[in-house]
Amino acid sequence: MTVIDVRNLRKEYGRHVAVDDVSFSVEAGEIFGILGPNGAGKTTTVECVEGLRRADAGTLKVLGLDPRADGKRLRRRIGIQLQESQIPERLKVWEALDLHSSFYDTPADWRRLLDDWGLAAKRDTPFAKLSGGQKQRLFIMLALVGSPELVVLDELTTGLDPQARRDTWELIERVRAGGVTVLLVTHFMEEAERLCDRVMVIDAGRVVAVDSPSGLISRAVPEQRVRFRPSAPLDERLLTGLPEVTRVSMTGTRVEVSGNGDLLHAVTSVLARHQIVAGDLRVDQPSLDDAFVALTGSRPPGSSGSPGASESRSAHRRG
Ligand SMILES: Nc1ncnc2c1ncn2[C@@H]1O[C@H](COP(=O)(O)OP(=O)(O)OP(=O)(O)O)[C@@H](O)[C@H]1O
Repeated sequence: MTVIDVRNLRKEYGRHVAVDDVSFSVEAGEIFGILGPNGAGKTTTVECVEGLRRADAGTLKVLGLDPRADGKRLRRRIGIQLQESQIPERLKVWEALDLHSSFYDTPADWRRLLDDWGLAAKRDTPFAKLSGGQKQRLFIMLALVGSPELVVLDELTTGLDPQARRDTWELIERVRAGGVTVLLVTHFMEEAERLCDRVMVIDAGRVVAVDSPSGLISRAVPEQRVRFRPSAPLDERLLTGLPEVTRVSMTGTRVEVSGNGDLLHAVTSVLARHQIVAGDLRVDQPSLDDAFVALTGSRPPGSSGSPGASESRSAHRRG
């Protein structure tokens, strides 16, 4: 079932075109990510989906409703993550949940949510006294308190330390496991790669690509590299003859093979056939960061800025 269907969405602020001809659809049960550089139009897009902003052109169907005409009805069926500034500092956790559940016809039992999300001990704590991770937990609970079919999370983990961010990913996976579709705006490539079934990359208001994280990577940065030290002299032609291989370079005892497809398997199979062991074997696989750079020409806003194929994702093996 299609939960979100957006066709040719356009939104202008004065003479500035923030979103230009954006089309995408999200299926029930998906975690769908929107990635893009600062100012790309991500928030504008999700606010049009939520019916909080009025699209200038295009057609939108969310849970079968038109957000422009049926915004109110729609917002009873979707969970929208609040921003920190929208919760009064002195409001206690239980008060925030109780207040928000009163907005819905068939709210979830917020006492159960408190138990389920491990915040029961903080029930009487004012919002301002919660840690960053506890606040994120509360934001998710507030988005879930109306028993929504779709949850929209816009940069939920921005400002969190890496551990709290990882903890929040588990919570988002739990939301989906509960049968809720998730629309996620994020700056973090690792987050998109770990959580999203599909990702839409937008740049300057336009869709650059929509695919699974691995599909984006292989489409945008198809080349991989395999490096090793062969246990015996190696005839370069054994490798250059493989269809997966695009380039081979040999420096001293070190061999570097570039290519695509199932490169590692192709290289190790040919070595095994010639009784050569690949010592110090290293595989550099491109990451979603690399794909983002290739697709948009800019570094992801949440990235650490390391250039080239991601070392952190390299597989290290000794043979
Ligand atoms: N209310 C507004 N009035 C005028 N311009 C706006 C308004 N809201 C957003 N914009 C502009 O529209 C463009 C898209 O903004 P939007 O917030 O949708 O981008 P974004 O991808 O969510 O950015 P970020 O990653 O920085 O949050 C930006 O150039 C922004 O400055």
